[in-house]
Amino acid sequence: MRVAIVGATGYGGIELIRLLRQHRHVTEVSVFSSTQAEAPLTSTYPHLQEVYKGILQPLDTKRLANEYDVVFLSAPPGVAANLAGDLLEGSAAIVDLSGDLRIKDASVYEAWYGQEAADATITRQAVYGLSEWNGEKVSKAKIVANPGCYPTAILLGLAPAVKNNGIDMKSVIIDAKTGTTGAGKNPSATTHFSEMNESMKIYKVNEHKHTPEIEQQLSDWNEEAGAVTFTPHLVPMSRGIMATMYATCTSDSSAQEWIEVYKAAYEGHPFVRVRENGFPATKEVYGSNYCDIFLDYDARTNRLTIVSVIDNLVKGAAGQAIQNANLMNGFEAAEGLELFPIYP
Ligand SMILES: NC(=O)C1=CN([C@@H]2O[C@H](COP(=O)(O)OP(=O)(O)OC[C@H]3O[C@@H](n4cnc5c(N)ncnc54)[C@H](OP(=O)(O)O)[C@@H]3O)[C@@H](O)[C@H]2O)C=CC1
Ligand SMILES: CC(=O)N[C@@H](CCC(=O)OP(=O)(O)O)C(=O)O
Repeated sequence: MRVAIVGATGYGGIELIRLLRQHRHVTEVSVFSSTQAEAPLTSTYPHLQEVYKGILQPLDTKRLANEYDVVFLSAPPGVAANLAGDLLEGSAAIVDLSGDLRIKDASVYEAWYGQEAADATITRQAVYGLSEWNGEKVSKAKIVANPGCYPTAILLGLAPAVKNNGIDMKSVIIDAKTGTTGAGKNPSATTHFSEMNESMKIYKVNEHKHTPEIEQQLSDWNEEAGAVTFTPHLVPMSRGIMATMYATCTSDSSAQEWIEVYKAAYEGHPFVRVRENGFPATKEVYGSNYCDIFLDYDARTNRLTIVSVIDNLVKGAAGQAIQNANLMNGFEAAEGLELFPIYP
């Protein structure tokens, strides 16, 4: 499989390169840059010396569309919206890591992203790549919208309860924490060391762009779904997302019954591990494509507390993108992704 990465100098791109190195069917990984064409990738990432010798190439949609089997777009929102139309004319499968192709309603995208939406003919074709729940469509797709990092953790954590009609959809509250790599490679006033170290920040309350993505998928699964409260926080770690979801149950239940529901839902899906007991920590999935989930039921309040953790750069970005590309190319979902978490 010949692979091209647009945005290879970014965090999503460099994680794609790390993971694709383990992939037995990848014969070539070419890297593309909008600002550093002709430079070796090692000028940005010296840790790749002797490991990866690729030279950054200028963006050329004709070449991307026709010379590769898979093109990963790992660039800021707006780039896929611009490139996807031309790319779709070629033979390559396309996986976009940005939010450009996830939201089906253009006016919703424009309201939350504050920029023009991709052409509807493109978003209509794009399959939402939460492959544990959408694998069949992904395997037939020409273009996949890789889910956002928060939505990946949140939707995998909520799905069995939501699809089971086991919770009151109006009661769902999502509280999530992320590390700073979620904001990409460029430092900012909120993410630089002295701002983040020994601190914790709540941000984009009731206005985070992942809110409509979460709501869109929940509505597909359950007709009672509506608006959700989703509150993100930035915590002083590089990688990792912990999403904690609270929901009122529609009937009396027990933690054990719920765990059985979750285990059944994710049977045969190697990257979602429903814990037997004990809530997971982000470090327990660090550097891996796993999403670990555990929950508890409080009989006093009749509420579920569900916790889901991922590595935002792996299951939340590059790992999930490769999982989708695998399905699109008829490979095992886990090809190239069977990495242990780095622990401690
Ligand atoms: N970081 C994360 O945890 C996650 C990120 N994402 C999404 O993945 C995408 C990449 O994120 P991330 O790697 O963190 O971001 P970074 O900011 O680290 O990297 C983005 C890369 O995009 C390239 N780029 C910028 N402008 C353009 C352009 N006009 N055309 C082509 N390429 C461009 C840049 O490379 P160059 O200048 O060399 O072209 C840059 O290195 C984003 O859409 C992000 O929202 C999704 C899930 C999780
Ligand atoms: C810390 C931080 O800023 N995180 C980012 C993560 C979003 C992201 O990566 O965007 P997509 O997954 O939609 O492409 C944020 O909250 O906006």
